[in-house]
Amino acid sequence: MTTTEARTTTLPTIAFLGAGSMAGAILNGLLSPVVSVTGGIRVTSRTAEKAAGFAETAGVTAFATESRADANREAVRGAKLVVLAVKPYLVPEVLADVAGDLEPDAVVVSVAAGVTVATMEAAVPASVAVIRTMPNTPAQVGRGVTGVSAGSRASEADVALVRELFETVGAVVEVPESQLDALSTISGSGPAYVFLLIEEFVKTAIAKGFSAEQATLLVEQTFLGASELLAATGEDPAELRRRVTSPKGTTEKAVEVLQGASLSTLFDRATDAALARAQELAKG
Ligand SMILES: NC(=O)C1=CN([C@@H]2O[C@H](COP(=O)(O)OP(=O)(O)OC[C@H]3O[C@@H](n4cnc5c(N)ncnc54)[C@H](O)[C@@H]3O)[C@@H](O)[C@H]2O)C=CC1
Ligand SMILES: O=C(O)[C@@H]1CCC=N1
Repeated sequence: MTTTEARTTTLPTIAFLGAGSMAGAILNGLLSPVVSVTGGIRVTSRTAEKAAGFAETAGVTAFATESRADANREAVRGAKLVVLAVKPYLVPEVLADVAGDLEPDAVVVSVAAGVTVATMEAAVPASVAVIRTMPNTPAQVGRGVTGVSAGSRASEADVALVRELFETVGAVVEVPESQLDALSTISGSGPAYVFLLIEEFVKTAIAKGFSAEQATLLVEQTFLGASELLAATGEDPAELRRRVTSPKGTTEKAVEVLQGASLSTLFDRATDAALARAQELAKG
């Protein structure tokens, strides 16, 4: 007899410093019934209002820096995993604040764009491991993809633990740190490119005479349907495109126009711009 059992994940105490869009998306995965966080989850945010929202969730303790100056320090005490999810420019300041309160065997997991492992390792005690990651917001619905780069002090067990954390919200790709900024320009920022395409395509549909409601349905269902077709068939996207593009038909004409617009050059330029910004962020 075969039984299908959901894989269960057990994680140690986790502190999220900076409970914004990204931390919220990851937290969503941790609230799944097949995930157990022994010792609980702590989250911190700047405002008391945001913290109060998180505090309503069972198993989550929330602290706001505007209500208590030691919020981040309190959150990291006793935490094995410390997820840094503040804006990149705040990372040095937050690490300097909590460095003395980190557990000696803590693993600092940064999701911040650009900020290097070297910067973070220099800011925490030598016994504390650092792992840099780059998740994306579809983590919120369990469809994220996260790049993970081990710092110089991270053990295989530390990396395995961080992999488990991010696998609760999607797929994980391990890359050397030298590739993480490039990965960010693809999958970290990628959801924004997709949403931009959807926004623009909806405007086109409205210009073709459809109501906003109809245009939204036509475009969103097309993106969702095409993505699910890709996932379900496992076919090459070029082959799936060929099946839409009847020889001497209508799609062929539209695809010719799109290819004539040098889409690949445009994506190269866009991702190069994101990469340059990551390098600026690394300088602080
Ligand atoms: N949004 C995205 O798609 C992705 C974001 N990231 C990274 O995630 C990090 C956070 O980005 P978002 O979630 O988009 O930003 P956000 O602005 O939504 O969240 C940041 C949070 O930090 C809190 N905060 C500010 N100062 C704080 C302090 N001193 N202590 C504790 N909390 C504090 C704010 O209240 C806010 O809730 C950034 O470093 C970004 O590079 C990484 C991958 C994707
Ligand atoms: O825009 C940013 O800087 C972050 C990193 C990747 C997605 N959002």
